Amino acid sequence: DKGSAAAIPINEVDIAYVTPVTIGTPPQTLMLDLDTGSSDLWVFSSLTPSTQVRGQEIYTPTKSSTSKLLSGHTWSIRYGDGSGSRGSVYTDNFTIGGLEVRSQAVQTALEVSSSFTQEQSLDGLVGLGFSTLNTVRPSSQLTFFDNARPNLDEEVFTADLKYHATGSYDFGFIDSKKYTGNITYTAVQQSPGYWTHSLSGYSVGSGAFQASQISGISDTGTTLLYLPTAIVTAYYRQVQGAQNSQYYGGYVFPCSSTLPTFTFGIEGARFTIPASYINYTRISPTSTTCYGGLQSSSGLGINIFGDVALKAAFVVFSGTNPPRIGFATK
Ligand SMILES: Cc1c(C=O)c(-c2nnc3c4c(C[n+]5cc6c(C)n(C)c(C)c6c(Cl)n5)n(C)c(C)c4cnn23)c(C)n1C
Repeated sequence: DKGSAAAIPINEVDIAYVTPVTIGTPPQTLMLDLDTGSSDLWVFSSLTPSTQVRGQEIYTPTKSSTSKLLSGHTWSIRYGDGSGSRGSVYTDNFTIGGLEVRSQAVQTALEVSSSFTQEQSLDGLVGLGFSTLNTVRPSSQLTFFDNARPNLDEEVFTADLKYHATGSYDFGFIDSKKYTGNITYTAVQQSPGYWTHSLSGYSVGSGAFQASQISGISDTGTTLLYLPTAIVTAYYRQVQGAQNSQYYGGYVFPCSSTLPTFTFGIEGARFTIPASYINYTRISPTSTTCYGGLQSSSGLGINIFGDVALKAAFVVFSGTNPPRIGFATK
């Protein structure tokens, strides 16, 4: 079995990517954010207070002949940006890109935080982290990938996220048309449940490659790239007028500044993030000050290889035993 679906940027700066999924019988289509940094599949639903719904598509379990309440089960999740949601649980048929999982746990929101209400183009998340992170209690539930895995031609899913364009997620196969050269794999540390691995080092612009093991998580649900302060200061030292702004909560610079590229290593392979990916966005529509796509991870307790890094590569999340992650140029 296999599936393939679009990864569509929700705004003009790729703040998040959504993928059409169908739930239930007859199928209800929602646009969900596939997130390798978490393991809950939750949706805006008919149970979400109408005051908290603003333009999102909702899943209505009572309209589906295949929905079943998972009675007595609840969930509650908090994300790295402080947003969160909680609710109850149904099982139902769930499809991504033609790949169907029967009785997938679908977590229906009874409450969502304001940042979710404000984002009308995002109807929920599909966690693709390891199922150990799932927050459903009293019994935790399996992710879509873990449920699909036994029927997949190959125990993998791939992410081909693109800069200011629609990319794709594939399940159960590796599409050789989507990358060039070889895929370089590296070991994944699956506890506590993230796709945790190391970079083999980095370089700024045309500078020398600095070999050093940098551990972090490949997280399709995080917008930016968060790395140790030493690396981030070395990068912005090359940017005229850059400063670490307390006010804006990160590195900003004049939008007219010339930015260097940023290269990261996976084992012996090298992946270069174009400067345009790091010139992330104006701090306000009319401002001439821009916010960087590379920010410091100090205070986070973890380095996060978010979309700014992942969209510079074709990424293979391999559920083999032991799990591993692969990167290829494209
Ligand atoms: C430790 C950490 C993060 C860990 O992951 C993180 C972060 N970075 N993007 C996202 C997230 C996203 C992607 N995302 C980011 C957005 C931002 C910054 N803004 C203004 C909007 C409207 C966003 C939307 Cl709709 N979507 N989503 C959907 C969720 C649930 C996220 C949770 N955290 N998150 C931040 C900012 N930090 C500090």
